[in-house]
Amino acid sequence: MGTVTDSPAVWASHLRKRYKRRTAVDGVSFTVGRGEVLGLLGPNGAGKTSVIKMMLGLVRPDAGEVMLLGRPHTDPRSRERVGYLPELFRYQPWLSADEVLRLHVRLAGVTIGDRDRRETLSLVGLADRAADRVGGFSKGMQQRLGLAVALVARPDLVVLDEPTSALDPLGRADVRDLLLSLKDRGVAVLLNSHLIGEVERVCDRVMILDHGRVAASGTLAELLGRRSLRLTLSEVGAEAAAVLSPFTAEDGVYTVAMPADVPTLVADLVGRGVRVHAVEPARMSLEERLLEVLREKS
Ligand SMILES: Nc1ncnc2c1ncn2[C@@H]1O[C@H](COP(=O)(O)OP(=O)(O)OP(=O)(O)O)[C@@H](O)[C@H]1O
Repeated sequence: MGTVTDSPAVWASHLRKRYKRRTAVDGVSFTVGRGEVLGLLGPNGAGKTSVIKMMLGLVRPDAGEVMLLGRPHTDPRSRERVGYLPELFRYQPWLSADEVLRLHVRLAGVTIGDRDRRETLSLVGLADRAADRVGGFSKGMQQRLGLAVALVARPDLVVLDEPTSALDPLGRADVRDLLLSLKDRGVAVLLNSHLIGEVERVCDRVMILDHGRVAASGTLAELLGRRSLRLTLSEVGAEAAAVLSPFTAEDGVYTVAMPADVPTLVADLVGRGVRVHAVEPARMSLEERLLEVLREKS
């Protein structure tokens, strides 16, 4: 039997939830390892937020089990080391940013000093707004404060439901860096985001939900397949085509499995009279894969 610290950050098994006659989540199982970033993708209404809420004990599952950081999620201690940024939230508009953090630190029952609170606000780009009332914050600033609330108690697991929906491009890039630094510190992250590029850049693994079920899941390499090489060529004779085999070609762009040695392949082609206009690595994007998975299922 493993100890609490070597168990995964999240272990969820066969979660199920119905709202009246509508099945929102239908047998979803997954794990998030320590220090791993799991991305949750799927169309509107797929059940992503429902999974998160059940996981955190905010909605009671009809069936299924969850362990958070080695403890059943029904045990209040399981949530002590969990930071959560909800999808829709509003803080007390009369409080300052620092007071909101203070309140959440008190609710979490942990001791976090003034310096740590200041550092957390500066981490999310709100250092100079600590004393300002939240009621006067823009949507993006509220979202940054939400992130600070999720991070202030130094959690081992962070659950972020659409953390960047209101952020400008610079803010999104900041959050990406923040997620990567959490990962470096061994913090596990569950990220629900419609921003596929963001998920592709920071996540170790991705779970795609559709109609309440897991439509696909795996590492990016597993989901996106092997990398390939795209060559824009002309004057490709039969001999050169044999060197490229097997390939797919469209309008002079040849796609082959990534060779062990790209310069040798290019030299070989040139030696056979081929004109090489461009050579670039290629892989299906996560967006293409997501659409493919959702179309297969519908
Ligand atoms: N409190 C509720 N009462 C009734 N139905 C609900 C409730 N919460 C969620 N649902 C339904 O459950 C399904 C899944 O909703 P959920 O919010 O989990 O989806 P989502 O994948 O997070 O969607 P989005 O990307 O739009 O945020 C939807 O059909 C939704 O209408």
